[in-house]
Amino acid sequence: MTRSSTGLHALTSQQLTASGSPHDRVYVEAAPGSGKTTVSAMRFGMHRFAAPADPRAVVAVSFTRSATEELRTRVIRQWGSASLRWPHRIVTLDTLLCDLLFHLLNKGVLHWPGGHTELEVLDTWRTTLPTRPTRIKPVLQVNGGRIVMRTVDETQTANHPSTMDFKASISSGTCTHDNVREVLQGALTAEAARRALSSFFETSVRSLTVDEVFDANDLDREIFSLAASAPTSLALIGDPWQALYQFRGARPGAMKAYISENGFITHHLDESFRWGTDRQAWLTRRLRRSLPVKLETGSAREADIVLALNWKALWESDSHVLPLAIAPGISQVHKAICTLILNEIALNSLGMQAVFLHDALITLGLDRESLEPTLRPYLQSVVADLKDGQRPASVWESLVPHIAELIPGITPTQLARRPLSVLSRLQLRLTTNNLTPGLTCHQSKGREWDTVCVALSPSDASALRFGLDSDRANHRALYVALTRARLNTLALPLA
Ligand SMILES: Nc1ncnc2c1ncn2[C@@H]1O[C@H](COP(=O)(O)OP(=O)(O)OP(=O)(O)O)[C@@H](O)[C@H]1O
Repeated sequence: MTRSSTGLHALTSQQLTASGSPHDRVYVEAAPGSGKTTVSAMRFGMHRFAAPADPRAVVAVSFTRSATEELRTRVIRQWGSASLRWPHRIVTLDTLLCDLLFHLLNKGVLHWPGGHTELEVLDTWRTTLPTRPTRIKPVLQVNGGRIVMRTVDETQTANHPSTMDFKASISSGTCTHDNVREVLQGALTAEAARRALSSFFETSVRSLTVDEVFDANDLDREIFSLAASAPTSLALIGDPWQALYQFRGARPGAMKAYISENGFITHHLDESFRWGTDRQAWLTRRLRRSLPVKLETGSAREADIVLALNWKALWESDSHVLPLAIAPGISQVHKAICTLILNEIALNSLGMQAVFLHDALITLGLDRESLEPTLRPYLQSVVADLKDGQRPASVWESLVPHIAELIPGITPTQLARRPLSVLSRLQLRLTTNNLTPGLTCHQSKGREWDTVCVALSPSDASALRFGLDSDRANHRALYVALTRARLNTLALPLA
C-alpha cells in the first residue's frame, strides 16, 4: 500500500463523516487500522479551529502515554503546532483526572492533608517508596470536604508502602494516580463536587475526544457523563475487541451499555488501511468473527517485533528476542539497575530505549542528564564484560561499589543479592547476533510493524484453534498482538 511520506492522506467518506459529525454525543467504532487515531486527530483539528473566539479548550485524551504521544504527533503533522496552544491539549486520561482534582482543591471543595492545591503525582509508589507484600493498603478517602488517610484490608496480598511512609508522602503533597482516582471516586458521591466538576467542563472544555474508550472504568464513565451533561461535545472512539485495561477496572460490556443507553450517534469505520497483504486482512476478519485460525510458525529473526502476553514469556521465548523490560521477580532497586543495563544493550543493538527507563531513573533518584556523565561509563563496562564472557556474579560485584558511591541512599548491603538470572539472560543476548525487540501485547497497542511474531503458549494456541472470545481479557490481548502486522503475522510457539 502506498502512503505519502508525511503520513497525510485523503480520508474516506466514513472517516470524514465520523470526524465532522455535528452531534454532541458521538461514538465511533472501528476495527484495527481503520483510522481511530486518524479520526481523533481530524476531529481535534476541526473543533480546534472551528471557533477561534471561544476561550474553552478542545481536549483529546487516550489511556497510555504512547497512544497520547502518537495522537499529538499526528495532530501537529496535520494541523501544525499552533493547534496545541494552551488551553487546547492532548493528554492522558490520568492527566485530565489530575486537572479535575486540582480544580476541586483550588475551589476549596476538597482539602488535601497539609492544604496543598498542587501535587506531585506518581505512576506508582514503587518508584519512590519501599513497598512490601501485604494485604493492608493505605488509601485516601473523602470525608465531607476533607481528604483523609485510611488503611483498607484487601482480600489479596500486593506490594504497598508502609502507612508511615504513605502519610509522610501524602502530607508533603505527593501521591499516585490511584490516589487521585480514590479521591475523585469519593468526591463524586457529594453534590458540591459534582456541581464543581460540571461547571469545570461547562466553562473550560468545549470538546472532548476520548480515544480507546473501551479501556475506561466506572470512574472514567462518570467523568464522561459529567462532560456530556455540560455543553461539551463528546466523542468516544474505540474498538471493544481492543480493551486491555481490565486490571484497572475497564469493563468493555459496561461501556457498550453506556453508549447505547445515552443517545450516542454511532459511526462505523470498516475499511482497514493497515493490511498490505490479503492474508492479514483475512486473519483479522476471522479473528473478529471468532473463527479458528492457523498461523504460520516462524522465528524471532524473521520478524520486526516479537509480542507476548507478558515480559517473562518473552525472556523465556528465544535468545534472539531482546525484551525491552526486565521481568518481575527482583527488588525494585535491582530491577532499576538491570533496566539501565538493558537500556545500554537495547540502544547499542536496536537503537531503542528500555520501556521503563523513566521509572528506573525515578527509583534511583537520577535524571537523564546526571546518568550520562556519572553512571553510564560503568554501565558500558558491564555490557562489555558480559559480552566478553565474564561471570555475571563478578560483573555485578564490580558494579556495586560504583552504584553505592554515585547514588545517594543506596548501600552495598542493599545490593548484596545478585540478580544472576537477569544478568545471564542479558549475557545470552549479547552473544547473539540480529536481535529482535520484544514487547508485551499491551505495549504494542496502537502500533504497527511489517512482520510480527507472536509468542503463543499452548493455551493461546488452543484459543486460536477454537476462535477468540471478545469477552475474555487474554483473548483481547492476543487479538491486539495478532492485528499489528502490515504484511505477515507469525507464531512463535512457547513450551
Ligand atoms: N484514509 C486513509 N488512507 C490511507 N491510509 C490511511 C487512511 N486512514 C488511515 N490510514 C493509515 O492507516 C494506518 C492505521 O490508521 P490508524 O492508526 O489511524 O488506525 P487505528 O484504528 O487507530 O489503528 P489501531 O486499531 O491499531 O489502533 C496508519 O498508518 C494511517 O496513516
